[in-house]
This record gives sequence, C-alpha cells and structure tokens, in this order.
Amino acid sequence: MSTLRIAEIFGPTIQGEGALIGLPTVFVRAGGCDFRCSWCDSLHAVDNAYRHDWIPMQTAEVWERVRALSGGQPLTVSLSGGNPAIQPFGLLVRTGRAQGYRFAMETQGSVPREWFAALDTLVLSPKPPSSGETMDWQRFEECIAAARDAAVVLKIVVFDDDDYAWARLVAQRYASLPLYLQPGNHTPPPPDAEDAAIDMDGVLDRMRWLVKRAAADRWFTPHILPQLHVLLWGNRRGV
Ligand SMILES: C[S@@+](CC[C@H](N)C(=O)[O-])C[C@H]1O[C@@H](n2cnc3c(N)ncnc32)[C@H](O)[C@@H]1O
Ligand SMILES: Nc1nc2[nH]cc(C(=O)O)c2c(=O)[nH]1
Ligand code: SF4
Ligand SMILES: [Mg+2]
Repeated sequence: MSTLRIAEIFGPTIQGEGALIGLPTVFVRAGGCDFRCSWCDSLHAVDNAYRHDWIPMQTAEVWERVRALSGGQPLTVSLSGGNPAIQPFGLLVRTGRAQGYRFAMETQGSVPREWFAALDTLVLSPKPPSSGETMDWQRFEECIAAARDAAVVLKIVVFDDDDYAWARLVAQRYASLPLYLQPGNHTPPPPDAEDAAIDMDGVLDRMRWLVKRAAADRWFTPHILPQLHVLLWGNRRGV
C-alpha cells in the first residue's frame, strides 16, 4: 500500500505562484525534504522538528479529503511540500485524474519518478545560490525527461544579483521551457498560522528591482510574478 506522510491538506484557495497563478486549487503538502534551503518558507514541512505533525495517510484517505474539500467538483490539485517527489504520489494522481481532476506538482527537481508522466503540470524550481543548496543537473534533467507529455515549467526564486545571474544561465540552458521568476520572501521562522509576519516591503522592493533589472537587460522571456498568497495572507498556513 502507498502510505503518504502529509503535513497539511487545505483549500480550495488560489494557486499563488507561477504558471497557474490565480487558479482555484486544493493543496496537498507532503512532509519531508531532501533539501534545506536557507530561506525555505515551508519549514513546517521540511524541518524534522515538525515531523510529529506529519500524518501517515493512505492514498485513499488523502483522496477522500481532497474530494470533500472540493465538494466533489473537479479542480486542479497542487502537490507541494517538502519534496513530494520523495513519496509515492503516483496512485493519488492516477486516481484523481480518472475522476476528472488535474494535478500540478512543485518540486526542486532532485528526485525523478516515472509517475511525473501522470501529472498535468510539473513545476521545477531549481535552487539558486542564495538557497545554500547545490543542484544535481543530471537528476534535474531526468525529472524533465520523466514528465514526458506533462507540461514542464521552471520557477526560479531570486533574492539578489547572484541569483539573477544564475537564473539567466539556467534560462539559457533550458530555453525551451517557460520560465517564471519569483522574488524571494524572508520568513522569520517558525512560520505560524497566527503570526504571519513577513518582510512585505522587502518582497515588493525585490519585485520592482527584478522587473527593472530584466527590462534593463532586455530579457523579455520570463514571466515575473510575486507570490500572490504572500501579498494577501503573509506566511499564514492553510491558504
Ligand atoms: C516550499 S517549496 C515546496 C516544493 C519543492 N520543495 C520546491 O522547492 O520546489 C514551493 C515553492 O516555494 C518556493 N519558495 C520557498 N521558499 C521561498 C521563499 N522564501 N520565497 C519565495 N519562494 C519560496 C520554492 O522555490 C518553490 O517554488
Ligand atoms: N496559495 C498558495 N499558493 C502556493 N503556491 C505554492 C505554494 C507552496 O507552498 O508550495 C503555495 C501555498 O502555500 N499557497
Ligand atoms: S526544496 Fe522546497 S521545501 Fe525543500 S527546503 Fe527548499 S524550498 Fe523548502
Ligand atoms: Mg509556500
């Protein structure tokens, strides 16, 4: 049986980031990650200190929860985490798609899985220098290949000049993939439902800087978008 370690299931809300921004969605957030980005805004699904909050659930239970939250009305389910790729989500995706639901998944591209091909959209978010993580590009390319007919899009978080320069190189390397640039937010840990404090001025400054920077470079291919849910709700959980 496929047991999933789930940090939270919530929605419907809107997808706040990237290619599907604004689209109503239910989130399934996996607990556990093979990375530890310095600025991760979802530490409650990454840090082992929170592992007691991660609930082992059968795929059927997760699916029932998604169905209940969506009132049985097919929508796009967003799989995130943590890194959802380290868990066996294939059965959930296939079950949901057989009932008319669509699936998008957010992952850093460190762990390829055959079931990526069952997704509608694979969002790959390779990690820039400011994250403190190092990409294994061979693995990353295996993730792209595993997606087969699923749409693949890139989303790169940018905090500073180094990240920006890195994003330009990655964009060159994967020129055929749609690219979304997203200004980073500094979340004071731990992220908490009641205290959703965030450096909103920093996010907006970085957004303006990013637009100006890309325009000055005549770099016209990426979409540049802030995290809409962060603008609306800060770093509150469950939205
Ligand atoms: C929390 S991650 C979970 C999925 C997967 N581990 C990944 O990183 O793609 C979801 C998205 O949030 C982005 N993200 C994480 N922390 C962020 C921050 N502080 N500011 C902006 N985006 C952030 C990630 O780059 C990724 O695109
Ligand atoms: N509304 C909303 N949109 C999101 N897009 C990516 C998210 C994530 O944490 O993966 C996220 C999230 O947590 N909430
Ligand atoms: S890979 Fe994603 S979930 Fe994991 S630490 Fe980085 S941003 Fe957080
Ligand atoms: Mg988030």
